[in-house]
Amino acid sequence: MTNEAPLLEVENLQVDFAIRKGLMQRTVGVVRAVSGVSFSIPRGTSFGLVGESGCGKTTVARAVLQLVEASAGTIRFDGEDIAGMDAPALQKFRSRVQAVFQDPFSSLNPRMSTGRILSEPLRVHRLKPDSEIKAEVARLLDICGLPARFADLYPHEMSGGQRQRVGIARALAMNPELIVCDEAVSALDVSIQAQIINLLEDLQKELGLTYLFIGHDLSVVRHICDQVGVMYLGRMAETAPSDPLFAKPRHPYTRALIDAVPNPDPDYEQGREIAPLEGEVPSPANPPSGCFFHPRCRLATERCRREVPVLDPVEPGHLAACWETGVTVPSG
Ligand SMILES: Nc1ncnc2c1ncn2[C@@H]1O[C@H](COP(=O)(O)OP(=O)(O)OP(=O)(O)O)[C@@H](O)[C@H]1O
Repeated sequence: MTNEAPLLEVENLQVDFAIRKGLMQRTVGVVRAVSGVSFSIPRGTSFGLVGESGCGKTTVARAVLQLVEASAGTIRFDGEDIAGMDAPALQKFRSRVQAVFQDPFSSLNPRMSTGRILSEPLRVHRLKPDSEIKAEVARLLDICGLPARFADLYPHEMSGGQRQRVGIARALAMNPELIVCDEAVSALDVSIQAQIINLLEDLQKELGLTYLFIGHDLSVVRHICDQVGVMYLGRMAETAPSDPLFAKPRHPYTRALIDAVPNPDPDYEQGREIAPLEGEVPSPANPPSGCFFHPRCRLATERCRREVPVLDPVEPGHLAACWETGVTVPSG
């Protein structure tokens, strides 16, 4: 961990999508996929976003990558609001921020060899003179744990783990500072996942990388992330450093997510019993009133049905949006 100013700051981010219907694609409503989400990532650290499918994690990642437009809020990179960047600054931003996605098979062009996949960004962005490109491709493969001969292979000739290493090498070709890993290890076998996680950790140490890590496997997120944000229906339910969040979760939703998987952690604080997570996450097009989680929460009171809880500190650096466990901290 470093004490520098954050590399990425997301403040009150909101992303709305229009719901369109019919031949004329008329707008008939709005889905608020992300609402009032704030977090920051110090340089050289990892921030994990977790939550069930549809809670808005990928939309946050896409907003950071400038693939969807923020409807409100601010995203600052290295102190600069990305909404106010001019074309050259935006181009620079796009190289400083790279992404690694879940399925490298669909994000790697099947008709390109690994060598070409890795050399294209170097050439297009003039990062290396032609004479140095071959050596740079070999270096990128090497730091991602692949021998130079992989430059001649095509995506279908590699295993899933090898393809993900190429996906990471392609992101590194741009010499980025922030890498958005959107479910980057979710599609891999457990043993391969561990290898890719180790690789991401080694690269972080060697290159000082910062990660925004989107995942649904809590043990993976806990392992790799310094800070974690738990999202529910587009809102941040809880955010804290990894250890206290997993050992002493404050939001009933976080507790329910953690309780849903076996937890061997001896420090895990057993709390008031929370109903297991049942049913689907409600549609963000028609969310419940008050606290969005109240229909699935055993601790919900009348206030939870009426009022949206504020994301308040329960301990320094540990925030929870819950009328019941966030503000009134239950004793251990
Ligand atoms: N382009 C879009 N148009 C309309 N709705 C969208 C669009 N993209 C996402 N959504 C909706 O926004 C909500 C959040 O989706 P998002 O993909 O960000 O969730 P997620 O937590 O990343 O889920 P998953 O883990 O399944 O990817 C969902 O209800 C989704 O249907």
